[in-house]
Amino acid sequence: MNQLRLIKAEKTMVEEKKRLEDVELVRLRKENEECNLEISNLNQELEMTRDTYEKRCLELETHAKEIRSELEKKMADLEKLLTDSKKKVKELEKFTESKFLRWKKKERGYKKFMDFQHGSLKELRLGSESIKQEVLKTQQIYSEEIIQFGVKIQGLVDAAQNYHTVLTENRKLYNEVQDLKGNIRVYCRIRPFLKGQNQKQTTIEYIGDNGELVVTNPSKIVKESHRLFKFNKVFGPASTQEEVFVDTQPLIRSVLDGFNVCIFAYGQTGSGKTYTMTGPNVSSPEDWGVNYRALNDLFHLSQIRRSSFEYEIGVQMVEIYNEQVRDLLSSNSNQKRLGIWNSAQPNGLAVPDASMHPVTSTADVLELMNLGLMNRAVGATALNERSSRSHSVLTVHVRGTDLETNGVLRGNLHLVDLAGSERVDKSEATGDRLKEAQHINKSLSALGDVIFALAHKSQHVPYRNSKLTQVLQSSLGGQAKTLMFVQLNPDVESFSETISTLKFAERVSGVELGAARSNKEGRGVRELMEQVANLKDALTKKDEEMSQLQLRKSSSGEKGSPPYDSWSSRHSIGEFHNGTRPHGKSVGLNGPKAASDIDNCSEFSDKQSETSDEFRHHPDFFKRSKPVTEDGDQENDDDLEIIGLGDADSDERLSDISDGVLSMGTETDGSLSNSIVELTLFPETTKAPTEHQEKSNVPSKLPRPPPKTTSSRNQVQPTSSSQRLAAPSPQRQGLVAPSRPSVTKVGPRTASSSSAKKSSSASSSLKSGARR
Ligand SMILES: Nc1ncnc2c1ncn2[C@@H]1O[C@H](COP(=O)(O)OP(=O)(O)OP(=O)(O)O)[C@@H](O)[C@H]1O
Repeated sequence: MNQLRLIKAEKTMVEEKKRLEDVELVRLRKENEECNLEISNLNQELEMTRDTYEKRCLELETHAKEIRSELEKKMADLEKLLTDSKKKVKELEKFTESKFLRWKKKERGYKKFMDFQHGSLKELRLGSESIKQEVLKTQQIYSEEIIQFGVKIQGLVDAAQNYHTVLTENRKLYNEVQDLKGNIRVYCRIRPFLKGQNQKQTTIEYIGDNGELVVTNPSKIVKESHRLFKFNKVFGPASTQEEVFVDTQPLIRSVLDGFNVCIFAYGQTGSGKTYTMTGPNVSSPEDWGVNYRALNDLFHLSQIRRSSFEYEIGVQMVEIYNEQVRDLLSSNSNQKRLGIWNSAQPNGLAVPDASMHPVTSTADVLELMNLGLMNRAVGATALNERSSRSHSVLTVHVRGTDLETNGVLRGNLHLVDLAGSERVDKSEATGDRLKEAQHINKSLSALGDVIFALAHKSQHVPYRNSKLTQVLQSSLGGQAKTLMFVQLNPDVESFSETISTLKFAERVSGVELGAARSNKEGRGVRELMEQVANLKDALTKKDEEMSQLQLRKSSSGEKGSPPYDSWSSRHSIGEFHNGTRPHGKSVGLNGPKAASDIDNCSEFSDKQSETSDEFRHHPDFFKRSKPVTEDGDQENDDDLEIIGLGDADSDERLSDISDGVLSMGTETDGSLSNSIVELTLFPETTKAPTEHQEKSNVPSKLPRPPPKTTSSRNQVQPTSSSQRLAAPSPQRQGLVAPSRPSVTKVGPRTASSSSAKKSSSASSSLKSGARR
C-alpha cells in the first residue's frame, strides 16, 4: 500500500512533473517561435541592410567614378591652365621688358623736362622777385594814395559834419525866425498800430527828417494819390515820449522867461492826443507825456536858477464840456459853472474861480494830476468816454522874481488835450450826442477862427466865440508861443480824417502871429515900450495927415480910399489906444484913439467876413464858422442858447474879451516897481469855506494885493478870489478897462465903462505898443 501510495505519489509527482514539462515545452515552443520570428525578422533586416549596403556601394562606386573622371578633367584643365599661364608669364615678361624700356625712355624724357622746368622756375623766381618789388612799390604808392584819400575823405567828413552843423544852425535860425515871426509850430505825431492791428494797412508812406510827411491811401492807388505835407517836425510811430518832449522843451522853458505858451493836441479820437499830453501810464516816468515832463522840467530849471530867480509855480486844471468849464482840481463835487475872465488880466488868470494849486515838486504835480484825471473819469462813468468829447486844459502859472532887480516875470503854459476832432462831422448824432458834437464843433471852429484871425492880423479876434478860446486867450495872442501837436491814426480807414487833419495843420503851420514877447516887467521893457509908443504916435500923426489929405482929395472930387484904409493896412488893433505922446502928452478918446476905435469897429464886419471866408477852406473848421457880428453879441446870444446859459452867464464874463486889450504891462512912468501892480499868483478867497481852506495853502511869501483904490474894475467885479487880486495903480487901471466903447458890456459893468472913460487917458497910454 505504501508502495502503492508511494507509487501513486510518484505517479502524481511524475504527472506533475510532466505537466510542468508540458508547460515548459509550450513555453519553449513559444519562445522558439518567437526566436524564429526574430530570426526571420533579423534575416529580413539583414537582407534589407545588405541591399542597402550594396546599393550604397554601387552609388559610392558610381560617385567615385564620377569624381575620378571629374578630377581627371580638372587635371587636364589645370595642365592646360598651367601651359596658358606659362605662356602668359612669357608674354608678361616680354611686355614688362618693353614697358621698362619705355619707362626708361620716359624717365629720360622727364628728366630732361624737369631740367628744363628747373631752369624756367629759376627764371620765374627771378621774375616774381622783380614783380614783388613792383608790387611793393605799387603798394607803397597805393598806401600813399589811400592816405591821401583818407585825408580827403576826412575833409569830406568834416565838411559833412559842418554841413550838419550848418543844417542844425539853419534849423535853429529857422526856428528863431519862426519865433520872431511868431509862427505856430506844428509837430505831427503818428500813432503806432495798436495790438491786434498788425495786419492793417498804413497811410503813412514817408517820414522825412526835415518835417516832411507823405501820406497815401493804399486801398485806392490812383494817380497823384500821394500827398506831401511839411511841418516843423514829424514824429514817427516809434518816437518815444522823451524824443517828443526834447523838441518841445525849449518852448516850455520859455515860460520861465515870462512867455505865454500854448501847446495843444489836435486830432481825431484815438489818435494819441492824451498819450502825447498825459501819457498812458502815470506811474512810469518813461511814459510821462508832455504835461508831467513840462512841470518836472520847470521845477528842475527853477532849481538851477534859484540863485538869481525865485519862482512860484501854480497849477489849474479845467475841463470844458458842453461849453461849461469845470474845475478838475476841486474837491467840491457841487461846483458851479466857472466864469472866465478877460485874460488880459495882468495875473493871467482866465478862470480865476478854478482852484489854483501851488506846486513845488513833481510829487505835488502827480498828486494833482491824479486828482484831475480822477475827476475827469468821474464824468466819464456818467457820460461814457467823456475824455473824447471834452477839452482838458492844464494851466501852469509861473511867476518869477529877479532877486537882483526885483523885476517880475509871469508866464502861463496852457497844455490842452482837445476833444476828438472827427466828432464834428458826425452830425447824425441826436440828443446829448448832438449837443456834444455841436459844442465840440463850435469850440474847435472857434479855435480855428481865432488862429486865423490872428494870422490875418484881423482887428477883431473872436475869442468870445467859445469857452476854449476864452480860456486860452492869453496864450493864443501875438504875445504867445503856440505849438500844435497834430495826432494821426495811420490806419487806412482813417485816411479821410487824416487828410482833413493834415490840411488844417498845414494851414495852421503857415500862421504867423508876430514875435512872442515876454511878460517881463522891467525898466528896459518899459523904456522900449515908451520908444515904441513914441514911434507909433509919430506914425499915427502921419496917418492922420494922410487921411486928412485923402479926405481933402476925396472932397475935392477925386476918387480915393476911405481914410481908415491906410490905417488898417498898417496898424493892428491897440496901436491907436496909445495915449502917450512923445512929450508925455495924454490923448483922450476924442483924439486919434477914438478915431481908431471907430475905425476898428467899422472894420469888424469886413475883416471878420474875410476871416470867415478864409476859414471855410478847411472842411472841418471853416464851413462851420458863423459870421460874427460887430461886437460878437449876436453870436454870443446864439451860443448862450446852445449851452443853455442866460444873462447870468453873460454877466459872469466880467470883462469884455476884446482883442485890443490883450496887452501886457506897459507902464509909462519911471517908477516901475511902484507902478506895476503886484498881483498874487495864488490869491486868497473869501468865498466858500472849503475853497478858503483849499487856498489857505498859499505861501505866505506871496505878495498880497495892495489896498483897494478907486479902480472902477474892482468896484464892479464880483467877489471871486481873483477879483481882489490887486488894486491897480492909476497907470495900470487902463489894462483892465474896456478899450472900445462898442465892446464894453453894460449892466453890472456900467460903472466899469464909465470909469474906463475916466481913466481913458491912463488906459490909452498903458495900451500903447501893446501889440507891437
Ligand atoms: N505813440 C503811441 N505809442 C503807443 N500807443 C499809443 C500812442 N499814441 C496813442 N497810443 C494808444 O492809442 C490809444 C488811443 O490813444 P489816446 O487815448 O491818447 O487817443 P486820443 O486822441 O486822446 O483819444 P480821445 O480823443 O478819445 O481822447 C491808447 O490806447 C494809447 O495808449
